Amino acid sequence: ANTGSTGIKLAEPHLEDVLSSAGINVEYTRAERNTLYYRDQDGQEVPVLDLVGGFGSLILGHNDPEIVAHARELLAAGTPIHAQFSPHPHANRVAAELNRVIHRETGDSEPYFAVFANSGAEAVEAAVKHAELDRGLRLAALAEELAAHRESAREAVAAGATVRADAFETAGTAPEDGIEGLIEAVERSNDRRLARPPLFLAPEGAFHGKLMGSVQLTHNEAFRLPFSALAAQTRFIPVDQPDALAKTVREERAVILDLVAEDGTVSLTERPFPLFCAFVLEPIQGEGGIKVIGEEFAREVQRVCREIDCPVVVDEIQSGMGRSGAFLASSLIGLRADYYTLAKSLGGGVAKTSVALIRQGRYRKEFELVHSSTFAKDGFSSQIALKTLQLLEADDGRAYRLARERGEKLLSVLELIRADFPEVVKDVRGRGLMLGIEFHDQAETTSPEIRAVAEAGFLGYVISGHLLNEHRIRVFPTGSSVNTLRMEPSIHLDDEEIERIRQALRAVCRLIRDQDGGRLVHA
Ligand SMILES: Cc1ncc(COP(=O)(O)O)c(C/N=C/c2cc(O)cc(-c3ccccn3)n2)c1O
Repeated sequence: ANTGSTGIKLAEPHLEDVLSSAGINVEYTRAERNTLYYRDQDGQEVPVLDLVGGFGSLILGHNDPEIVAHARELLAAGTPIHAQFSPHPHANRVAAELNRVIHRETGDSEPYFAVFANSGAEAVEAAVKHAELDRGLRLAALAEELAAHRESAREAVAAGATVRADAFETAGTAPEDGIEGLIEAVERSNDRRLARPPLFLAPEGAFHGKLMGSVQLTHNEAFRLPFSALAAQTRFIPVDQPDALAKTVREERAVILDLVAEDGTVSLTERPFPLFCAFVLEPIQGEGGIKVIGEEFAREVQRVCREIDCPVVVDEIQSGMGRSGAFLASSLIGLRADYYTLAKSLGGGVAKTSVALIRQGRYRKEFELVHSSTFAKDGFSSQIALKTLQLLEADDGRAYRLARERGEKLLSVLELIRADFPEVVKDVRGRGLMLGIEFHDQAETTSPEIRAVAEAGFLGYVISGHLLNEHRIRVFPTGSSVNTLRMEPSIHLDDEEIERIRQALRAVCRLIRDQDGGRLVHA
């Protein structure tokens, strides 16, 4: 147990209490494929069907035998795990394999450079840090160009050019201040404009991690608002309103003043400057409640971001690595990325690694000299990632076909359950093995027990607790859509497991339909 000498629990004890209250605080002792095991009071192993799947980290299941065998070989061979500042052949091979797969799926051929990290949020941090470095360098180049224009205007006036009257007005100065006063006013105004902190763009429902920068890209207010003072802010775009993005961009439009001398006249024009650092989105939202981003929204994001020269970061940390039925879920909706982020299953369920992939046309080599992490691209995780990619790519992508076929089978079972219990199940959603079943809110139910947990936003966790304790199936609601149970099993999901899920969910739906709060809440 996690208690110190004082017997007090010291590792996030409150969370444990919350999990206990929902009856889901079970200590597991062994794991393989889609099964977690715990020991009952007689010490007997009890198998649990795990649909949480490490929140998407286990596309190959728990402790895949080939991954575990490879890990043993690496450790037995004394492979260098921490050999920083030396050529990292394995990380290069992972990057090369990721490029090969991405090029095959997207049809593009532009290289993506890899910046490795250790967790999903860290890969997002690396991606947005790089995007900000890139934005800063573009701003510096623009400022240099405008300074040259102001110098040309000064020379033009010295050579007799005239300044348009409205130039003084726009710059907030008077003609009697002359060209020098005008230049000074323009420089002051531009300094103010360039000092504006960057903005991010993301869809409503976004989840991109919980670190200082990434948490501001996460829509959930409980996770984000307490820390808003720490990082650049995001404008969250409704996904179901096609013109919402263009409207937000118009509202936040940022311009800079350009003093231009042309044909004996000096005039002041406005130039757009890159205020938006990046648009970050998941092709299938996980935390937001398993929401598949549509092709129309994806096209609008690409169109607007191209217009304002804002890079698109496609976060495939949960939806990637084959889970959607393709390596990249974004490739199924024609969403092209300037940056990709990958994590979770990249570590094969055994190692921790993540990566930000940056399109060559956006890549700034300076970033390599100012960003690093002790454990990033370590020799162990890189070789496990390579093995994971090889297993996913084997037999011409059999893993992706399995994800699609097994996912479609499970989704069809969920849809039949929704059809049989329309007053209990509100929606089923997802793609491949990233699925969600959303329950109607039961705040109006006649059962006092069910009404109480529903009003507390706890219905999802109570259903999870019931499924675990009555049916030995482990599943959790998504953080921001608390009535949506997320299912993310491995590609090894078999028909027997799907039948178990069907039986268990039907049993739960009957209890809810029959308002049997006693059995649902207290079992
Ligand atoms: C798209 C996307 N981008 C960045 C991240 C951040 O990755 P890390 O967690 O590795 O930092 C995630 C990681 N997802 C974490 C997650 C996803 C999820 O669906 C549930 C929970 C979670 C975790 C603990 C308790 C309850 N829920 N956590 C993600 O899904």
